[in-house]
Amino acid sequence: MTLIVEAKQRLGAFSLDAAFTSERGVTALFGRSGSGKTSMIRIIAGLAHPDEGRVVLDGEPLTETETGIFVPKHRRRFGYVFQEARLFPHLSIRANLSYGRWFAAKTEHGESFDRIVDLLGIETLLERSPSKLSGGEKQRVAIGRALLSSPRLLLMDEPLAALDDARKAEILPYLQRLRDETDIPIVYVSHSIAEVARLANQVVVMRDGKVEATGPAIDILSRPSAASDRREAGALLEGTVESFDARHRLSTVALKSCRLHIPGAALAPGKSVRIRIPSRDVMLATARPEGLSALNILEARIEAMSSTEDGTVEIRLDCGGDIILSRITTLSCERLDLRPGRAVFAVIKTVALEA
Ligand SMILES: Nc1ncnc2c1ncn2[C@@H]1O[C@H](COP(=O)(O)OP(=O)(O)OP(=O)(O)O)[C@@H](O)[C@H]1O
Repeated sequence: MTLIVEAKQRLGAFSLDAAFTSERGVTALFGRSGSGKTSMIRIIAGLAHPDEGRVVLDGEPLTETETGIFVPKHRRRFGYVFQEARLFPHLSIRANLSYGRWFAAKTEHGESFDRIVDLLGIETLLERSPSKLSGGEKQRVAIGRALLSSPRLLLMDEPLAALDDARKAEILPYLQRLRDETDIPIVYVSHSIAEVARLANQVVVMRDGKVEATGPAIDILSRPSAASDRREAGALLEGTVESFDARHRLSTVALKSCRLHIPGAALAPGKSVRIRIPSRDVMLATARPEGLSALNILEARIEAMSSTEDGTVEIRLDCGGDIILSRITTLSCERLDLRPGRAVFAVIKTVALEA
């Protein structure tokens, strides 16, 4: 699958001038409110005409201003999931799901009803009416309905934004299964770095209507500039589960050259995982600290430092090939005499497992 999007559009005082190419899996359009994500999705969906540009899926132009090609929305065969589930209130969940299938081209061999119901864990909901479902359950049904229309591409615009944290956490594993167990490419709009870190293969960072950066999620999200809110900045790393200590409920994950101990759920050895380490949760020491409760203390070398206007310093640390970020105050930085090239110990307070 290759999706090419190039779009210029003037919307009142706002001007969109953005382009990206996506190859597979989940491509996240990420950026703060008003950066132009929804405007891009509307152009991809065929809900809006760009002033100039094109949308090409697997070589087929769907929008091409130069030649005047514009395939209408209902003929693009895309699935849509929005913030609100928009289910038909008078139909059962089963009927809501079948409605999606009814729209699929009859000749198309789509995913089977049972497989999608199983994938999204909605079998017990089938005979209920939408009013009896939680927000998270409704959203799972909306995703199921979109999948049953045999889409060539799934467009998801902030599908979790209306849910509380518990409901978000409930849905994220299903979205991961969707990414890993179906071949349907997904364009996913979000302003949440945690969501993007968990789901995206590729990230397109938007700012003021333009693409600020694009590339693999691991590279893009580990840049201090990726987070619009500095409190969210951190490193995203990929590793493999080495072992699980059942007595202490601790998994050991091997990165390029270091190991991290992560508390929580049992993880199968050999499994690939993503890990996020927020930079505000990484402290630095010039000598190996002792008598500390932190489980993860890594030897590191300072690679780069940049001061921020709020009196803190973002420090990029090389831990034997694994890059971790730390944010400390300018005062601590001066007291410890930190500078690029210096060897330090990184004390990691929290490690969030993203997959
Ligand atoms: N039809 C329109 N006319 C004028 N301005 C518009 C129109 N549509 C969008 N805009 C403006 O374009 C900008 C980008 O909007 P857009 O919805 O694409 O951003 P977004 O990144 O999706 O934001 P959010 O995360 O808040 O949904 C905003 O400043 C918005 O006010």
